[in-house]
Amino acid sequence: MSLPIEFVEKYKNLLGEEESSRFFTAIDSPSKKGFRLNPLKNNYQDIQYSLKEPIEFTKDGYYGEISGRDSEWTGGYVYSQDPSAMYPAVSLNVKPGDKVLDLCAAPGGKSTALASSLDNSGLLVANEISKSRAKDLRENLERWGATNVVVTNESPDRLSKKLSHFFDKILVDAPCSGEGMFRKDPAATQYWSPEYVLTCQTRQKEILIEAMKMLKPGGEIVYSTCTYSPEEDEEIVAWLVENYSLEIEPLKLYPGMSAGRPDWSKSNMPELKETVRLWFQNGVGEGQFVAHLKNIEENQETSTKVKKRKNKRHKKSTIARLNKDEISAVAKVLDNFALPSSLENWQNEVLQSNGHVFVPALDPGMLTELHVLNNGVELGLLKKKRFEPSHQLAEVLGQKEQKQLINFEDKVDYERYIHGETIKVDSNLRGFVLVAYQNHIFSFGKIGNDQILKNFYPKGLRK
Ligand SMILES: C[S@@+](CC[C@H](N)C(=O)[O-])C[C@H]1O[C@@H](n2cnc3c(N)ncnc32)[C@H](O)[C@@H]1O
Repeated sequence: MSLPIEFVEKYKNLLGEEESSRFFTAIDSPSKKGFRLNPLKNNYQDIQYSLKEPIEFTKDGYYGEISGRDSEWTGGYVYSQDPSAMYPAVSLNVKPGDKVLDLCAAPGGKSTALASSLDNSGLLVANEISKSRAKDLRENLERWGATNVVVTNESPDRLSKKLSHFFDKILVDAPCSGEGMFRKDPAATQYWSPEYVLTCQTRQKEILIEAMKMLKPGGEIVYSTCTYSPEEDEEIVAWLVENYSLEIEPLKLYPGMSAGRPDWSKSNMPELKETVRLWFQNGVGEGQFVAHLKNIEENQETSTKVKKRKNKRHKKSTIARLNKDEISAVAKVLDNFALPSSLENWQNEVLQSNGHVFVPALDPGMLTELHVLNNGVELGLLKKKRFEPSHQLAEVLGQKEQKQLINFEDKVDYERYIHGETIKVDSNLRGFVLVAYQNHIFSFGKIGNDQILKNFYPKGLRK
């Protein structure tokens, strides 16, 4: 691979002759592929891919390659992810009930992992600044089928104005110079220059300043990049410790991981060795840097602005409760399916906005003026007195064993369905049904008396 000369010189200096030679050889060797399973789904290990090579530091990560055409993927059972990139979400140590923010979240590799750890309890706000990437993030999280996720398309500063000192745990998987991606994506070398590294550093600080405004006293933050440059890694962590009441929490070093390098930061802060580097040449996956920090401030003033604004804005919004008839129209469809326990009380929580019926993960009054792509679970659309369930609900219902289900036996039927075709079925079921292949639920469909399964797989997702 052709690498920028200044890059080669820099890493020869930092790593020394022998290690840099291993590093440059590894850049020219094949990438390692990995995927993660989704423990939220029913019988989630029932998949066609081999689970013989688990990734040691993860709960549900494996080496191997998956295909985006398979029902494992359309049904949200698997997510393709670089093995090294699995460590940041693991490092945040999320527990059910936590309020978690993934500030730079698209396409959602780490958000899906955080949602798995939350197990439908607590909250995940997955934010992405780019509009097109936020759309991918929403789709990936939709497939994952968690019930407690908010997806926003915002800049960190707009988000921090609304959600001041709100989160227990924050992941900042920052945009970076991407040196750790050179092997997988050689085109990334074209953007690299020493100046670009410093531009990234400035942006990382700007993002972290906003992240810190959203962290609760006692909260935890994981900062990660997919670059090796000390300016964006150890230097940034040293800057955080120098400017905030943060302490570095030691991360465990698993085989193939290396300690951070205090000597590569101007501060020479010894605790930097508790951060983690994953190098190409050490065999886990692509390049990654991870640091885990804890806010040791005890009594930070928490903002009350959110609460004050809540009621005022709520009145103006188009969000409303459902009347009795509307609730029964929704219940008529939902009663045919087994709901995950987090949705069992949907009737008490459900709201609608322009006919879109949803069970919010977070009070919509807290999110006014933000670009919200998803808040909790969209159950479906009320059309006069009829109710049409949403695609997201199908993915959520994949958490449970279902009876109102068409499970294709023939792969050809599955392929035709994700292409958008209707299918003739031999079934006594009528009305809305879930559609699966190899028991991986991936869509709704609707059967009429003619036994034709009408296609409800969203047009934008068809293949
Ligand atoms: C390393 S990627 C995130 C990968 C993601 N966490 C995952 O695991 O799938 C960094 C993200 O930060 C976003 N980004 C770029 N500039 C930003 C900024 N100024 N503030 C916040 N996010 C930014 C990029 O659009 C990109 O999606």
